[in-house]
Amino acid sequence: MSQANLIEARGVSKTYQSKDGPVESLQPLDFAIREGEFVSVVGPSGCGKSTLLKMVAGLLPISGGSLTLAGKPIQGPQKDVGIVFQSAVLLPWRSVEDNILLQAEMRHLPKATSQARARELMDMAGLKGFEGKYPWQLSGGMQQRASICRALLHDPSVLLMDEPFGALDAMTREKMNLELQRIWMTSKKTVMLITHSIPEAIFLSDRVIVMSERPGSIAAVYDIDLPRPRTLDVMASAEFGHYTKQVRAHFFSQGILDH
Ligand SMILES: Nc1ncnc2c1ncn2[C@@H]1O[C@H](COP(=O)(O)OP(=O)(O)OP(=O)(O)O)[C@@H](O)[C@H]1O
Repeated sequence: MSQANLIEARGVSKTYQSKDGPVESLQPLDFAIREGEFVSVVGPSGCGKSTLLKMVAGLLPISGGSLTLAGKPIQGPQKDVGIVFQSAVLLPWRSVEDNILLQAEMRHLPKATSQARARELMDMAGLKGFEGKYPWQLSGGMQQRASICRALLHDPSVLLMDEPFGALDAMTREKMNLELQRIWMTSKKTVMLITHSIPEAIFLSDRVIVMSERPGSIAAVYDIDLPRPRTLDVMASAEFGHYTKQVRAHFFSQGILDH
């Protein structure tokens, strides 16, 4: 892991203007994500996690402070970013490969090199042999893997993921956590993952940012010092249990979880 900060937020705040007046979504936040780091954000529903991710992607303007990517202010949609949402959002009439290539079409990238890159990514994500299948012929986990390939097609430095496995069953989700760790370790991207799952955040991350209720602020940041590659067995370890307890304690104290 290199030491340079790739994403830097200094006093970043967000207030939405709604017809009922301003809605304060995020209080001024400070954080930085280093190049190659895997950082998760957990917090109660409505605390502003998706808002934060959209601001990093440049899909939403910030209301105050400064937010930079590789030292440049984030203004408008960012080229060097790939996004994965909760739903895979694949077009049913296009094959898996053509869905992944959509990214290249939107960005007017050369076809031959994009196709070669799509094949490489599909190999990496375990989709070899499914290039010509349609999304409805794939399991939910495979569809999400295809959407991860699409997000990585243009080789962005940053992968932003908003609750990407939230719609999957528990076993598929654990499998996808292993897959994502493998993809991250191979691709060496900087990842910001929004999740509702505390174990998922701890399992995958170098650091976990814990947010408090709306208007969101950063309640704590934990360094997860578990060796990699991590196997699912690590979740049964005392260290993992300790991290889980520490993160959960924030939600007990906010009255979001009951003891
Ligand atoms: N376009 C909007 N206009 C007004 N308020 C909004 C808008 N979008 C989001 N909000 C408010 O901002 C707050 C943060 O929303 P956001 O979706 O970022 O939260 P979240 O932490 O991602 O929630 P969840 O975990 O439930 O997905 C919420 O209270 C929401 O009602």
